[in-house]
Amino acid sequence: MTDIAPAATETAALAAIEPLEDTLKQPAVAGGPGALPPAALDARDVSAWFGGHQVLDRVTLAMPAGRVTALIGPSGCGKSTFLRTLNRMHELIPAAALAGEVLLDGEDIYGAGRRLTDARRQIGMVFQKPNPFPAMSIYDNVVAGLRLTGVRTPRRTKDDLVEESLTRAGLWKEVSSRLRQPGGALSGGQQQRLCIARALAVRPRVLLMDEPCSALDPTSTRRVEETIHELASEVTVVIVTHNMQQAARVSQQCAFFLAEQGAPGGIVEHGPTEAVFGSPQDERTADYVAGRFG
Ligand SMILES: Nc1ncnc2c1ncn2[C@@H]1O[C@H](COP(=O)(O)OP(=O)(O)OP(=O)(O)O)[C@@H](O)[C@H]1O
Repeated sequence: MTDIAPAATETAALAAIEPLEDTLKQPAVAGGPGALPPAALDARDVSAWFGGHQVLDRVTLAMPAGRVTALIGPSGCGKSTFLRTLNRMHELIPAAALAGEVLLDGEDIYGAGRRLTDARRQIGMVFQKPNPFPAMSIYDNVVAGLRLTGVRTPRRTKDDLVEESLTRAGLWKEVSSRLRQPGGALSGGQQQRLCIARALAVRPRVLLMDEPCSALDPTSTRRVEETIHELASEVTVVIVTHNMQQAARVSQQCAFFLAEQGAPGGIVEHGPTEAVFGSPQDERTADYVAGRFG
């Protein structure tokens, strides 16, 4: 992932967890009381620029509801940029521009009258480096959105939300007896699952993950991968990873990105993960998944 200004990342993280009040009023379905079912994301002809530098050229990709889609490809081919276009984070970067559409269950998140916060609420994001609020308690990290908006919420609702979110993130059993301890006191892998819980607390319909395990040891990586498995039927997941084995383990569908000779990035091949890894149609995909470049 190419770093963007920390302030922008933080603003986005906070924006993603802000509008909780409406979310809590939504009707109950799978994924906890108040959650809506996972949504399909459809990117259509998405192009992206940083100033005069075009980094994506007309990328089209359907990311089915309730499935895990992995984005793979060599460094600099635009995977993270593409991910950021999916919840309107790209536009936080100065001089960034975009063309194309991103449909969330058929509605363009960039459409006239669509609010940035709507997209962020429904499409959460987990970053490469775990970024809990380190001095804040585990409990308060999960309900950070409520605190930020100043919404007065009954204690019981908050307690339920914390338990539900930590359970879905696979962390509840490990932290249920120490919810008042600071988030920063957890291990790296636990911190990443805390960030997943924080993202889940606003009950998103899609969860974007940008190399969520790259800062973690193998055991923590396994645990986060299990969490992704457990979440998959409740929330649509789109994950950027450099780890081919991880892409094969966690995803049902896969897209291979490439930017050739200074050209903007695009998708060379996509489809069921088994097919992309087992019988790639394009030679460049075959070379990449076999580790011959990148
Ligand atoms: N904030 C930014 N400002 C200017 N250019 C950027 C910015 N972020 C990314 N880029 C450029 O956009 C291109 C795509 O970068 P991006 O981070 O999306 O690729 P990536 O495939 O995710 O790479 P990696 O696998 O290394 O994370 C690169 O040329 C990069 O230098």
